Amino acid sequence: MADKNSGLARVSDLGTLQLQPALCRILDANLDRAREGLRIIEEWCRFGLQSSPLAQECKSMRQELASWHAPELRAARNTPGDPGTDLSHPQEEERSGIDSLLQANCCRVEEALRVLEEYGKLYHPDMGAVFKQMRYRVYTLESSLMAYRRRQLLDQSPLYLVTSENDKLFAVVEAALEGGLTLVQYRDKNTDDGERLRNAEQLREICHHYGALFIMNDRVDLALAVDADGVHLGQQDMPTAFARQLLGPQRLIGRSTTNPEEMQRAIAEGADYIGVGPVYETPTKPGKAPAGLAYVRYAAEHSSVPWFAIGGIDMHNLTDVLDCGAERVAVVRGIMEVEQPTLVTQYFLSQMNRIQTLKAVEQRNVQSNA
Ligand SMILES: Cc1ncc(COP(=O)(O)OP(=O)(O)O)c(N)n1
Ligand SMILES: Cc1ncsc1CCOP(=O)(O)O
Ligand SMILES: [Mg+2]
Repeated sequence: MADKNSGLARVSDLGTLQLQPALCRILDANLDRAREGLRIIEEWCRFGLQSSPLAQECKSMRQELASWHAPELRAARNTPGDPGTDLSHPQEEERSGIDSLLQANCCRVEEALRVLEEYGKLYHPDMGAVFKQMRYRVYTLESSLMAYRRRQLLDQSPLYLVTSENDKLFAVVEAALEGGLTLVQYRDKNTDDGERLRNAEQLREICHHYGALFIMNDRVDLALAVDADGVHLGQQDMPTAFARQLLGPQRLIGRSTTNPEEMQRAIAEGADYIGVGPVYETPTKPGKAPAGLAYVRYAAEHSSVPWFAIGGIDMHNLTDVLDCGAERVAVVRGIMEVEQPTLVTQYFLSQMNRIQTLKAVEQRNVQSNA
């Protein structure tokens, strides 16, 4: 700390002695603020994402902040005289979910680091550069967090609702989210872009409010414009490499596949998940030949990324599809056109959960008999 302490002398050199305690208080408060924010993020990395690299990155920044928190800075603290202690923003009282909590704390850390960067220059010659560099580390952490969170949520989503044009679009989607849905794709082939953008924004809001992922069908530009969690592309849509270039590493890219060759290509190109189907003939994709249950069995054996059986799946044939090894399904009419979307969503989820539990028990029995 010798070199860091020597910086304190520079404050006196400025000749603004009455400013010195204020400067120390600013640095003290923002070192605390940045460490607290990082601690909140670290807890999620550790217990929520179970990612030791991300938790370690938070810890390493906290430790670096602590090494700058010299006793003379702490000694300048004057909590009773600080008019800012009882100022809180309404959004602090109300967070809509983990995503908004993480985002708010990343912002809080970034702001604190910006303050440390600017005021720190008056305190120690190295402080500006150190905290500028740390701010960039937090930006990278924020991107990784979002990427991690999206992939984790995708992995944990057994049911995918693909929307259709519907007078009660928002109400149906919200009802399904009430039932526990965590993945929604906005699919709309006929509406003009202006209305599509407005619909997509509203759907994203609703999905994020419920902690669900929001994916845009077909259009990378609209996905970016509305800050969607990703895009779903068909065989005729933009190649994955271009989509990835535009969307960056943190957003999801899904690709439709109808046969093994398309599956292998989609995976090799870096799709985060794939659609597998149509399993059955469906009026939602008129004229499209079904790939059948044989392709579902192939996917169960060969897909190395999360995959969703899609096409003609409803409450009546769900177990046939699950019996062929599907662990995830995507539906349009199966939820968009039912009377009670919440109940149907719960039914889908409970069936899938039941089959997964049975499979896990069977596997455990096989292992214990081996
Ligand atoms: C999950 C999922 N799987 C497949 C599709 C079909 O996509 P695509 O082949 O591009 O056809 P359209 O949906 O654009 O008509 C999908 N949308 N979602
Ligand atoms: C979009 C899509 N891609 C393959 S099948 C399909 C439509 C599925 O719709 P439904 O669930 O109503 O049969
Ligand atoms: Mg498409």
